[in-house]
Amino acid sequence: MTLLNPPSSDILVTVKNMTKTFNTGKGLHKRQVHALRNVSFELKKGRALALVGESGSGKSTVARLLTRMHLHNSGEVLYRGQDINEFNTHRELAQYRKNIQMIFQDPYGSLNPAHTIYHHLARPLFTHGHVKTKIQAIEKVNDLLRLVELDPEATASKYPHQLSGGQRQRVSIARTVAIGAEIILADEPTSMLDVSIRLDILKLLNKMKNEQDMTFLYITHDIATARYFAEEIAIMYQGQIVEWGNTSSVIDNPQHPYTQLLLSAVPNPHISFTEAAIEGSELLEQANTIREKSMAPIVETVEYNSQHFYAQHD
Ligand SMILES: Nc1ncnc2c1ncn2[C@@H]1O[C@H](COP(=O)(O)OP(=O)(O)OP(=O)(O)O)[C@@H](O)[C@H]1O
Repeated sequence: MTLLNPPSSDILVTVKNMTKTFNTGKGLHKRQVHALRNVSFELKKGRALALVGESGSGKSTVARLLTRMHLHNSGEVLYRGQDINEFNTHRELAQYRKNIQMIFQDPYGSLNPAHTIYHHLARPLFTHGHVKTKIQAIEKVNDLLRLVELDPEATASKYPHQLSGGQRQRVSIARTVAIGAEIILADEPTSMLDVSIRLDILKLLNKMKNEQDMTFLYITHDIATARYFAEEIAIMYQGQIVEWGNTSSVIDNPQHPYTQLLLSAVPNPHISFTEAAIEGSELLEQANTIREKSMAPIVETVEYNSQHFYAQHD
């Protein structure tokens, strides 16, 4: 796949022909899972790339390879032009991992129930040398909480279980700022939240992008939120990126049959991200669930449209 733009200082991460195969099972049950094949994309400073695809298409594997939780089998991942496989010392790897942080579906899983919100934010501030004294830490933690639109007085002394899901996700976002990350890998960050809260969290992520110049890989199966948040979109299908480009262009003029299939399940992918669009994305989720249950094969024809889709699954 050819890259969209020539390399420039705006490009923080370049992924070229990344491939990942997992070996599973033992003896006669040994088999290979080709999770990613020749995946290529770029992450640009202060912008978001949405990685959209159905369950099992390889989205989370991309994120795990970027954090070096797993190693890719072939291809290249360059961070500011440097191959991430060359970060060999503990210091180099720690520095890289500081810069590239993940936000998960379930913020509760990444917060320690035994510690207060103050502790979650103050600890990385001390660890990464952003503050030296307790007074500085309290001030900075309060700033971070205000940045993510939480009331410091009402939040800092609480424990994760005392917050709502949306508030916990705000703390996770504040934590990435406390660490000093420049790239956020957001893996379905709103999918476990109430529909009414999703838009608020997306707005906050947008604010981080626009005001803090943060860079995002936004993993989702929801085209409506991708359209709202991401300047570029990459459509994944069975471990491959089948289409990658400017979000509006891909949505307005999808080239690949699978992209056309995804879009056919969204009532109106062209409207801006409103409550109505969230409802649309829910419909897409329902459609995906129906299809997953029936294990129906993807029909690779351009004529495939929503009528066919629903008729097959009635
Ligand atoms: N550690 C692993 N060992 C074996 N197979 C794996 C492993 N991690 C992922 N896979 C397989 O790789 C493929 C891609 O999985 P991945 O989790 O990346 O998909 P996904 O698009 O993120 O799905 P979802 O939206 O459900 O999270 C799947 O077939 C999955 O079973």
